[in-house]
Amino acid sequence: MFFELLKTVVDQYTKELPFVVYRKPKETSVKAILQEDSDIRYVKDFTESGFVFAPFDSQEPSVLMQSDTNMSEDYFPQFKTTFELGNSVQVNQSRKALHINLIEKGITHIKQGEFKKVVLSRKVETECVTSPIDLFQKLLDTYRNAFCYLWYHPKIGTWLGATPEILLKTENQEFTTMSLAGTKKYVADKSPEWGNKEFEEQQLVTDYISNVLQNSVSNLNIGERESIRAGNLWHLRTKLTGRIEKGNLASIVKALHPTPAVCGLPMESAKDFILGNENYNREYYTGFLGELNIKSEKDRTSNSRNQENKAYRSIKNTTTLFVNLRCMQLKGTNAQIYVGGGVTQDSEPEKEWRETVAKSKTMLQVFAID
Ligand SMILES: C=C(O[C@H]1C=CC=C(C(=O)O)[C@@H]1O)C(=O)O
Repeated sequence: MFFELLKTVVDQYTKELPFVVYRKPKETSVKAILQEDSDIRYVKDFTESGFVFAPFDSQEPSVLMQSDTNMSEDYFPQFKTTFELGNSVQVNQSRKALHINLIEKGITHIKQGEFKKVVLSRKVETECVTSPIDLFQKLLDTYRNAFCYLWYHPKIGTWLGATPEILLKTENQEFTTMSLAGTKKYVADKSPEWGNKEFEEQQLVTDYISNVLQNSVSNLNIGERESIRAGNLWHLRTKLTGRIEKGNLASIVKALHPTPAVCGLPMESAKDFILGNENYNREYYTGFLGELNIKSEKDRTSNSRNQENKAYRSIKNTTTLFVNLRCMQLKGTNAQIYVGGGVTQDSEPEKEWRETVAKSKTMLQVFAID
């Protein structure tokens, strides 16, 4: 039962042992991976199987949790009354000024030709007395279309999130990725009205992804651009699909992380600007996380003329990685929520600030529900 799964996770947390509990978008199955010791294991070459937790800075290693104990239970989300948070959250004026300054500096560097786009972010700190497990359950109830998770390692920390962005999904050789960028607030019964700034910042991501993949994948297909809802926000999204060569996963992940949806363009100069100017360490925010090389059996029926109809089994290998957005880190009773947004030459600093406020509500919302 789901309750048993949560109880096992609580016991693991009390014993200060590593675990991750998560649910994929639109699924009911909640999975938990529990590690028996508190060692930190790292991904070496992406041929391993387990759950990856990778930082923004790809020079730093990706943590791998492997399944000493695997659990999976169905959970049917409950409808919760959510409250419109409005502008009830107090604005810290000095933090606002710091972020606006950072955005202005980013725009200046763009105008000087150093880069075309940079994603700039900040931390929102707030008190939180709700237990991580309760917060996780609220994420499951509130964000059914998101990848919801609670991840813990005693030597690293406690992270929670509900992300709308797939970094890479593979089933054997078939893959899907997406370009997700551009943000508008969700208003009931209204379609989002996109401007050139959003179209441009999202197109940069689509072009970048198709460029970096072009020579290493086959059958690359770029889908139609669409508007998708993520909680109280709208985004622009384009799906890209194709085929990758066997054994090529590590190089595809390396090519995709970080995309200009979380870093910028050109990647290196935008990343240098972020590391040198954001004034805090993103750690795992805008990194990626999820299942790596999970093997399962797949039943197939052969309809070949010369054979009888017979079922046979084949092994399916899947990887499902998400970008770590709309997330927070818990440190005792302190919650640190991470939010950012894409800055281009057309950005208006005040609007960019408001966008980060709107994004912070994805996490703040779960503190506000019963
Ligand atoms: C960097 C974040 O969002 C990215 C994903 C979607 C839309 C974005 C934007 O409109 O700027 C960002 O690229 C974040 O949520 O912290």
